[in-house]
Amino acid sequence: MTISVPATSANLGPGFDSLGLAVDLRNEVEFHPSKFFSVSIKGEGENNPRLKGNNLFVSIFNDHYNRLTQKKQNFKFTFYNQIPMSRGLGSSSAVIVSAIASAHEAAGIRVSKRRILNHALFYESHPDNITPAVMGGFNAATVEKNKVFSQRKHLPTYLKAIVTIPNKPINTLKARTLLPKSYSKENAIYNLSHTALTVGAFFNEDWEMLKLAAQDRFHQKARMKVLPELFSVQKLAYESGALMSTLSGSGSTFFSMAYDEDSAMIANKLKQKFPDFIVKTLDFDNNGLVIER
Ligand SMILES: Nc1ncnc2c1ncn2[C@@H]1O[C@H](COP(=O)(O)OP(=O)(O)OP(=O)(O)O)[C@@H](O)[C@H]1O
Ligand SMILES: N[C@@H](CCO)C(=O)O
Repeated sequence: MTISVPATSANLGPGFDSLGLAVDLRNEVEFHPSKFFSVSIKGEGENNPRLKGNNLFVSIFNDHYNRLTQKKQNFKFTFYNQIPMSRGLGSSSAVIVSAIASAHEAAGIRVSKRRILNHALFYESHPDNITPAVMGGFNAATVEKNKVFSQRKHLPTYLKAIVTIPNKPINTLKARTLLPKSYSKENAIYNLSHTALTVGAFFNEDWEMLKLAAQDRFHQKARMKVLPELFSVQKLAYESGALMSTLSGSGSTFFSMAYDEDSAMIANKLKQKFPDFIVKTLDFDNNGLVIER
């Protein structure tokens, strides 16, 4: 049994806690019942001893497995992690979604993606990462009465994501404390109208509109000040032909989108100017959570 979940880039500029999309960089987990509990990690986090014990995946898996079966059973888990942690690429959402899906599979209970998404809300209250993690593609989402309501758009193969991943992690909970407690009416209207335009641009495939639409006054500036090189990453990405370039989630990664034919040149310029950062060119993911039985 293998379960995999893609990385996600949330906010997409103005759509704070509302917009997100999935990219083709996956965390995968294999598991089977075993006499003893064990965790083996390959890839991201393999040298982190904290993840070998009762990590976020294991505690969510146990919560659900115990609730569903009323049984105690040990499992052997093997993780193949590609999503860097605390870099704004939805590593926590991927873990939450894969743990909930794995527990249901282990208990022999088939459950819809929508159900898994609603369970995920318990662990991450904003839906902008968990929704594309489950559904794939571009998603606009909100929460009403503990349920996610979302609209999804398939992303074309002629677009690529270029992610610039700094060597410094940013913890989401900490990054949320950097934000103002309230916003002026003018800035609220600014973000509302730009979010609406961003959603329209994705649904109408009006990619040239995104550079203007994806501007934000809610969170990016305050967070980018923590790592000021990010202002130069954004400037260079736009000068090199990116269609949009936004802080990914709460950072530290910067997400840029470009036409396939421009993506190698943009990535090369970013690599040259920021040799300490990892620059990856990725396809978009339209599958979300994948369960291979
Ligand atoms: N592969 C993993 N295995 C176990 N726990 C993980 C894994 N990946 C992430 N986590 C947990 O999630 C935390 C990171 O969550 P955080 O929300 O800060 O970052 P992120 O999800 O990568 O970023 P963002 O939400 O901005 O996209 C880690 O400190 C760890 O507790
Ligand atoms: N919308 C979230 C995404 C990161 O999890 C934030 O910006 O804090």
